[in-house]
Amino acid sequence: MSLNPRLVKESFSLVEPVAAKATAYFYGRLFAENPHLRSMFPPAMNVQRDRLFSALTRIVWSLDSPDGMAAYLGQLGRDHRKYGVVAEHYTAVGNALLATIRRFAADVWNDEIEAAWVAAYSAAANLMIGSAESDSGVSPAWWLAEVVDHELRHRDIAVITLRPTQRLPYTPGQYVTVQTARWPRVWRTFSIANAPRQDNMIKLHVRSVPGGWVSTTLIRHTRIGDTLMLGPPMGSMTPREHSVRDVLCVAGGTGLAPLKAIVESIIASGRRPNIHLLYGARTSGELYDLPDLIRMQSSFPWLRVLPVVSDEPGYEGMRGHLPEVTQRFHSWSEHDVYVCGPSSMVNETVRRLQGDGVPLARIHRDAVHGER
Ligand SMILES: NC(=O)C1=CN([C@@H]2O[C@H](COP(=O)(O)OP(=O)(O)OC[C@H]3O[C@@H](n4cnc5c(N)ncnc54)[C@H](O)[C@@H]3O)[C@@H](O)[C@H]2O)C=CC1
Repeated sequence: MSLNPRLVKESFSLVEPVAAKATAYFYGRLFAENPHLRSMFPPAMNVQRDRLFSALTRIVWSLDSPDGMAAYLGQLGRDHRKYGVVAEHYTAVGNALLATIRRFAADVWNDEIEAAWVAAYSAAANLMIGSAESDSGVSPAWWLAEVVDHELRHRDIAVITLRPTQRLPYTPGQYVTVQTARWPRVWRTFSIANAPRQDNMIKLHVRSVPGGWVSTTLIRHTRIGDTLMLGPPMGSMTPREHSVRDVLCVAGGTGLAPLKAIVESIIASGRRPNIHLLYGARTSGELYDLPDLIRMQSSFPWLRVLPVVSDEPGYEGMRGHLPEVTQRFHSWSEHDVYVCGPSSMVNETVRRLQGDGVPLARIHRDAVHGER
């Protein structure tokens, strides 16, 4: 059976506009046919539904680029170990998925499209199963981590330091999923905000979002000594180690976290690029990490930290929205650029930088963070 990305994409484009209905149908079907699987999922399924669809979208649209797809599915397969997913679950999911696509792309469905979906799903499932199997020999499915520090830097923002009980290898810029004892089976992503350390400690920057179960628990109900669960590190926004270019980082709010890890790792590497870090918040009170960044700047003269505030008219420093602020400087077209923050800010910043001549290949971002 050979892959036919075109047929998969064309039929999937009929499902995309009715994503909410299709994912509800998918889970309804999955649980009706396999009731024992329901307990593997959280009680409230809204975030889960969005995640499934965004993962599916990403897979479908990357069918033409096997390397990117293999890297993504490899991470996804490793990550699914923490849910207790094993090979036979993929058959159940594959059946429900095929039934869903068949139903929502009924207008065009035929044997050829069905064969294309079966081939694509088998390839994806095999990549995930293979990477989970090889990972199981070398790595735990999840990590326990003790909270060793909890600093409330703003009413809604905390910097939390964790000590994983086993070594947690990761690359600067990557993120982990976090589960609290209060909300079993509910995992949310947070970037690791420091480069790897000898003592294995990691920091997370957490903002509580309205209705965010995990983020609110981490801000309001988590104390030193508590234990969290962490999934395996993931993400591809990592530093270009051999690059000789200067660096621009554009950080919106807690999107600072992975960029701070990247900046720390560049400093630790011994390289001396000029680094501009544009650090944006809505109000000056939300520049929760500024004192730390200023300390970094004073010990590494090639780093320039530029705080920017968007929604506080009386603020005396630089004011404005990050995408537009990036255009106030000289051209960044020869820089490596890393962008992280609210997705609308990231998209607009990337669009403007591209318009100003920065090649897309040099702009690094990670589109993963959902509701917290
Ligand atoms: N906590 C973490 O580890 C990580 C968080 N993120 C993401 O970063 C984001 C951070 O959110 P908050 O701290 O609440 O940020 P925020 O809403 O307070 O905004 C931060 C900055 O982005 C600008 N901004 C916001 N929306 C904009 C738009 N539509 N156009 C232009 N500029 C805009 C603001 O002016 C401000 O300068 C979240 O979306 C989160 O998912 C991403 C990676 C890691």
